[in-house]
Amino acid sequence: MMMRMGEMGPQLGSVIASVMFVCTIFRQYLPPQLRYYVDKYSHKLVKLFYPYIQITFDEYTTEFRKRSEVYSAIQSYLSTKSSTSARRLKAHDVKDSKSLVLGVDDNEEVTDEFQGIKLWWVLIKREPRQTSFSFYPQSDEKKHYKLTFHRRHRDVVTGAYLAHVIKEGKAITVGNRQRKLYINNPSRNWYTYRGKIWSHVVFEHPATFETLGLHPKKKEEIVNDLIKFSKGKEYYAKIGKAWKRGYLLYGPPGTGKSTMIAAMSNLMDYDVYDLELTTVKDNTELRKLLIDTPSKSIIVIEDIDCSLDLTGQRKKKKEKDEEENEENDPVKKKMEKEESQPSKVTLSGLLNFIDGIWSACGGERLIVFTTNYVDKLDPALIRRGRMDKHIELSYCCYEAFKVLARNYLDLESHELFETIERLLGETNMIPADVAENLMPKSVTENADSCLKKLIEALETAKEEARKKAEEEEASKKAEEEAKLKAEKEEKEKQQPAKDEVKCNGTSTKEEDAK
Ligand SMILES: Nc1ncnc2c1ncn2[C@@H]1O[C@H](COP(=O)(O)OP(=O)(O)OP(=O)(O)O)[C@@H](O)[C@H]1O
Ligand SMILES: [Mg+2]
Repeated sequence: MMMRMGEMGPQLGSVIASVMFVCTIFRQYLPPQLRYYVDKYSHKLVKLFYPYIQITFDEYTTEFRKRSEVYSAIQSYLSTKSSTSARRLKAHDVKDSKSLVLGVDDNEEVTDEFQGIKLWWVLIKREPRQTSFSFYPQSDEKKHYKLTFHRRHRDVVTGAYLAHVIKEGKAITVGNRQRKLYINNPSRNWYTYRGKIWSHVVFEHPATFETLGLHPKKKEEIVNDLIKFSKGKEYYAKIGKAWKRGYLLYGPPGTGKSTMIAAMSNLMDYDVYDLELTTVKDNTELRKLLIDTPSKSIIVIEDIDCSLDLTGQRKKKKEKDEEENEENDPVKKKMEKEESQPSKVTLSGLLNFIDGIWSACGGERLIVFTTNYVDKLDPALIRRGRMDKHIELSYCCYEAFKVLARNYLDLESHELFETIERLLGETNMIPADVAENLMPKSVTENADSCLKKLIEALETAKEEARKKAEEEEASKKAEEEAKLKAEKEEKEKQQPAKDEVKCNGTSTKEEDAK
């Protein structure tokens, strides 16, 4: 009997609620003295027959009418329960979610079990009483989840169970979440973007560590390092260090630095915050931007050598290109001019943030710097502890080529591999160029022709490198010869002068002798 009553818990509640409703109607016809006794005993009766507790969770918090995080977590948590137990489901697209979320339909009940305790969830929607015009339609509609359970489980439910629901729900939300690429807005546009200092787009870069053309040993080392970092919460807390890690990726253009950042984001499931330092006005703005980055994010500063020095060659080139394009547009020209105002971000400002207390807020952040010229960087920027790992991405080696051949042509081995191995040892080619040659350009192109194309390109590169070396050698020789010739001419010029001095000297001596 108890079992049956337990199972029909919330339904019993509706029956009792109806009885109470009838009592309330009758109550108003009773004299006041009697009303007191009716109230007292009806509550006792309800307590006796209805030993359940109900908790409600509103969709919007009363402060600032912000969507409640607890409500969202419950919604995600119940989406996994409801698809198996509820008969009426509702499909809806949750903000930032990559797939549709199945939820409980209004007033549909979902049962859950935790440590042998039975619980009932129901989503209750209250329609607005009167139709009113509003810019914010969701504010009129009130929704809440109602949780019902037996009162003897109060401690477990309010403690362990709710913590479990929120944790699970948040994990489901994170798993469903679409990753984003954030780009900082120049501060003069913050007003236009309604105070948003970062703009984002959905990040769907397909790069992974499997597809990255890199020596497998190096790849394994980096992947292990990243995984160790992601599991290092307790370790970092134990050693008293902020949970962050700095990577410096350096190497010539087209060697896969940006591709590796995308692979890192895909591996770790972190959002990418691409910080364009040249548009950051000063250190205060930099601080604002960094404080606004949450945990589980990768903060990227590309071409750090050019970012802190606005005379950097890339920036120069970009400006020149843009100037050519917008020559006749005065408005754009003005904006360009404003934009090209030198950033006042200083190296010390940047270092302060990397090392400073900010880095401990939220934790779990990767900071990645890239550069083509590692030697140009200030040693203060790349010292250990600041940039924990230095990764060199260089010309394509044979092992990296094998990864690319597997990706692009599904080839594990081929008779031409030997030739390619030899040529890669003899000449430098960036992975971007190797990849470009391996990519079939038409339906008629097969693996054989792609490999031959690569061999041809490698031979051309080798030939060009040889010619260049020869030319350099020749110009060096010519320079040396010219130098020698100039020295000789100088000597010859000085010779008659000396002779003259000598003659004069002799004549003087002669004169003296006389
Ligand atoms: N190691 C690599 N493995 C696979 N593809 C690569 C690799 N390196 C470069 N590529 C290919 O070349 C293109 C350019 O690479 P990427 O932008 O990562 O180079 P980068 O090192 O960031 O260059 P830059 O210094 O100019 O920013 C990418 O689209 C990618 O497909
Ligand atoms: Mg790049």
